[in-house]
Amino acid sequence: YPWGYDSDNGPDQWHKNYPIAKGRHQSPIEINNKEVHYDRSLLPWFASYDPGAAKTILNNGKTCRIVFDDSFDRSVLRGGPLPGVYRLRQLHFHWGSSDDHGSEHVVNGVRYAGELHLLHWNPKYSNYLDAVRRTDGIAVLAIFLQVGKTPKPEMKRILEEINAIKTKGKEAPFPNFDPSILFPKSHDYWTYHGSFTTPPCEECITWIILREPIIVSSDQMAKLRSLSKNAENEPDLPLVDNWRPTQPRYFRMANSLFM
Ligand SMILES: NS(=O)(=O)c1ccc(Cc2ccc([N+](=O)[O-])cc2)cc1
Ligand SMILES: [Zn+2]
Repeated sequence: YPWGYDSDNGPDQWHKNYPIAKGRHQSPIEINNKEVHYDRSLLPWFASYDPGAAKTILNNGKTCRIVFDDSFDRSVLRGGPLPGVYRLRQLHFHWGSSDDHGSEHVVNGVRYAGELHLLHWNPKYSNYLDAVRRTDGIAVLAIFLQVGKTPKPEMKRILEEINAIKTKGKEAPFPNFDPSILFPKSHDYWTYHGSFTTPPCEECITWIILREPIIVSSDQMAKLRSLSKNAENEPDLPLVDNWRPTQPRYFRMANSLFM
């Protein structure tokens, strides 16, 4: 029975099929300013994305995902805590059923309305599936979505495409898109070693979490919530609350210095 976010297949049950879900480096976690330690060896991070790498946008019943051509070092993330370049493979979102929750990471008790994840893999491994089995295999850049009055116009294009991928399995072309236009002004970040926040929950992720959220409008969040997790010919089930609660933290956070 496939995993999901409902009471019978949700985060508390995942460990039954994915025992690592009870591991010691699980994500997301709570980030508390008083518990981070400044790591002066951390460097600024840089994204060099080729807009031509963007391919399609799809609803997989769990999130809205945009996939990119990762057959060579075409769109890469580097610097920060990373030992080399990592290839952009996909981006996706997590969101709530209302504006007061939906993010996965929580900052000083604050839950944001949503969280954007840009997933990159380490090309020193032969492919993505090999990378997910390595502790330095994957890097996810996480950006909080905060509801406000002056939304980021760059989000518009993604949300306009939502109508074309309303139900599970629907996909649409999504060409010429450079996701770095979604980035906030500040590149300040926290970083720690963790896991996928969904099954298979592999502990292969270097998380880079931006301190500054991007602003979206309440209508834009409502647009995300208009996605359905069912297929076209099934009863309508809203795709909302696709976030994992924070997990036990057995280790310290590292923070970056101001850029
Ligand atoms: N939310 S998140 O931690 O950024 C995340 C990113 C990607 C995926 C999808 C995924 C797809 C496949 C595998 N895998 O084969 O091990 C692992 C993860 C799941 C979850
Ligand atoms: Zn995610």
